[in-house]
This record gives sequence, C-alpha cells and structure tokens, in this order.
Amino acid sequence: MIVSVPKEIKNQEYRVGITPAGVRALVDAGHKVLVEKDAGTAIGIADADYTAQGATIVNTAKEAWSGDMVVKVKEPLEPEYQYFREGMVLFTYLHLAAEPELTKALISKKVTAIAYETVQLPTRVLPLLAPMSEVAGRMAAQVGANLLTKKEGGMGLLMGGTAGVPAANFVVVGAGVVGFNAAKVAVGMGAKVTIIDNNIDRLRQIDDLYGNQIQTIFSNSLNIAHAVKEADVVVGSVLIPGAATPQLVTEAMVKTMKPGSVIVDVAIDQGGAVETTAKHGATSHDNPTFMFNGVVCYCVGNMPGAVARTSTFTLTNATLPYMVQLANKGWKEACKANESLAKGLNTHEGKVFFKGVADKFGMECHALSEVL
Ligand SMILES: NC(=O)C1=CN([C@@H]2O[C@H](COP(=O)(O)OP(=O)(O)OC[C@H]3O[C@@H](n4cnc5c(N)ncnc54)[C@H](O)[C@@H]3O)[C@@H](O)[C@H]2O)C=CC1
Ligand SMILES: CC(=O)C(=O)O
Repeated sequence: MIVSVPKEIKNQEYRVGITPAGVRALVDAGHKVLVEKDAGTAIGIADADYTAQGATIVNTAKEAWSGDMVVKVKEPLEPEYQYFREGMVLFTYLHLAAEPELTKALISKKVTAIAYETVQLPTRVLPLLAPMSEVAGRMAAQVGANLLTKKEGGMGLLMGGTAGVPAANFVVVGAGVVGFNAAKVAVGMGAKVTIIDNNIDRLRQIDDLYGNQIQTIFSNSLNIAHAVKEADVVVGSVLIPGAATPQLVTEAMVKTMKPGSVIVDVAIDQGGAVETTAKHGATSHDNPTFMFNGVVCYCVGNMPGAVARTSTFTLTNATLPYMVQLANKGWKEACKANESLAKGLNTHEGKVFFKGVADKFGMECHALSEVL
C-alpha cells in the first residue's frame, strides 16, 4: 500500500502525522511512504530523517494526498477537499459533528474516513484522542495562568497567589483526560482547583488521588453556575464522544464572571462547552482570544499544535499501531479484526457510520455491519 503524509496547513500547525520511526515500521512491513517536503522541518524532523528510514519526499500537496491511505493530524481544510477521491482512506482527526462542510465533502467524494477521536476501546477510553488531550489539558493550565496577567486582558492574578494572598480559583468542567491534566498542572501551580463531572466514579478516582487538593463537584446546572461565578479561570473539557458538545456553561453564567477572569474552552473542536465560545467559533494561535463582557475567552481548536514536537511524538506513539494494522490488512479487514478501530469509521461510500455525526446533521446512521 502507498501511505502518504501531507504537510499540515492549519494556522500555526506544525505537527506531522508520522515520525521517522513510523516510516521505518511501514516500510519494513512492505509499504511505500510518501511524505510532503518540509512536513517536519519546523519541529526538527528533516526530510533526510524521513528518507533515511525509507520514505520518499514529494514536493506537492497533490502528491502527498495521492496515497491509498492518507495520514494526517488535523481535519482537512477547504483547500484540501480537492484531493478527496472515492476509495481513499483518510486517517486523521475529523471532529465532523462540528464540521458540516467537511462532512458534506467526505460524503460527496465517497472518502473512507476514519477519525482518530472516535476510535474507542471496550473500556470507553479514546486511545487516539487521549494523547492530545493530555497535551491540551496540561497546556490549559499554562494558558489560563498567562491570560490572567494584565498584559493579556486578565485581572492581574498570579495562579498560586503568595503568602497572605489567595491563589486563583481554577474551575474545570469535564473531568476526563483534558480536565484531569488541566487540574493536575493547576494544582502544581498552587491554584485552588475545582473539577466538575457527571461521572461519579471519575470524581471518586480524583478524590482518592488528590484529596483536598482538588474539590470534586457533581455536574448539574446549579453547581456549574455557582462554580463559574466564583471562578478566575474556567476550563471547558466536556465530551460526549463524536457528538456535538453540550454547552453546559451558558452565556448567562459567563455574564456573572468577574471582569478579567478567563475561559479556556478546550472542547471547542467538538463545538464548545461554553455557549459564548461556541457561538464565536474556534480562534487561532495567531489570534487566540476575544473579550466578552470583560472575560478573556480562549478557544483554539488545535492547542497541541503550539508544542508540535512533543505532540507529534505523543500522538504517533498512539496512532502508529493502528496505522500499521490499516496498511497491512486494508481498512476493512483491519476494522473487522479490531472493534475499537472500527468505531473510528465515520464515512464510507457516501454514507455516515457514526451516530453522533448522523444525529447532528439529521442524516441516516448506517450500521458497521453493513460494510464489515
Ligand atoms: N482544542 C484542542 O486543541 C483540543 C481539544 N480536545 C477536546 O477536548 C475535549 C475533551 O476531551 P477528553 O478530555 O479527551 O475527553 P474525555 O472523554 O476524556 O472527557 C470528557 C469528560 O466529560 C464528561 N462529561 C460528559 N458529559 C458531562 C456533563 N453533562 N457534565 C460534566 N461532565 C460531563 C465525561 O464524563 C468525561 O469525564 C474533546 O472535545 C476533545 O476533542 C482535545 C485535545 C486538543
Ligand atoms: C484533538 C485535536 O483535534 C487536536 O489535537 O488538534
């Protein structure tokens, strides 16, 4: 099989879908790997590092989209839709419930699209979302701390406070991988941390691990409203896998926040957990914030792109075994053999196979058993 890897084109996105070690694994298994010129140069992976492991460097995006399977990081952007074609297997983040135009393009061009973020283990863990959620969660605490400074529009608070002066009140809505990592780093910075989730077992785990260092609160609108009103930083990190995110932090709640407080809506890629950021839409690394009622709002849809070298290795450690299965067996046999991978199938032959996406756009959801 020919596996091809385009250079990412999203704003400030320097991650790459494959590392030299990934090229070696695919080449050793008998596949040909095409990597777009300079795909990894910005993060210290030279074209020569790829060719040394057996990749062929191609000069144009068109060639880099020509493989039987195209491996990427971010959801394709409009200029990339021209490369879609029937029979192509696309393995990348897609977030289709928040991407109506991309969904239409994949359907009309009959692409077989397998989304990293909906591959799911029997334990319900999302093994290809978790690595970037770990990065984005850790970043959310750093971003929140930075945005609290006067220069960034914040009220001029130091996350950990000082002896005699209280620490910032850091509230996380959604205690999954993003939320837990955000809370963990915020605790390390000395913030007063509260985490909210509707999964009581998850809250118990965090309570067992962190005791009084993290206040756990069960999710309901009253509890969220109270916590948001008192917060200096709110992190949005709720997810219903593959579906549009419920906007649990309403605009009315945001209006109760103090001027100079901060929202970091990490969940923006699935639509956003905060009504205000969801309405605004994702921001970019070049222009990451906007002000609403005195509150600094940050909702960059590709946060891990800012730490692209760490993120590339963290992501591909997780994606490579699935990539090798898809290349060795072909998508259909690989999905038949691996139920977790099969859950990644979002579109094929012009049909939608993921319920969260079908429900969002009022389309029919086809059963995997129709094709596997
Ligand atoms: N902006 C960016 O660059 C990035 C965004 N993300 C996004 O962050 C979001 C969170 O991802 P993960 O932490 O990996 O997901 P996860 O599945 O690990 O955690 C989601 C949490 O939300 C909780 N939840 C669901 N309904 C809830 C409710 N009604 N009230 C409170 N909590 C509720 C779940 O119980 C779960 O603990 C996703 O949308 C993901 O795509 C992830 C990485 C990068
Ligand atoms: C999860 C995702 O979309 C990202 O890492 O950019």
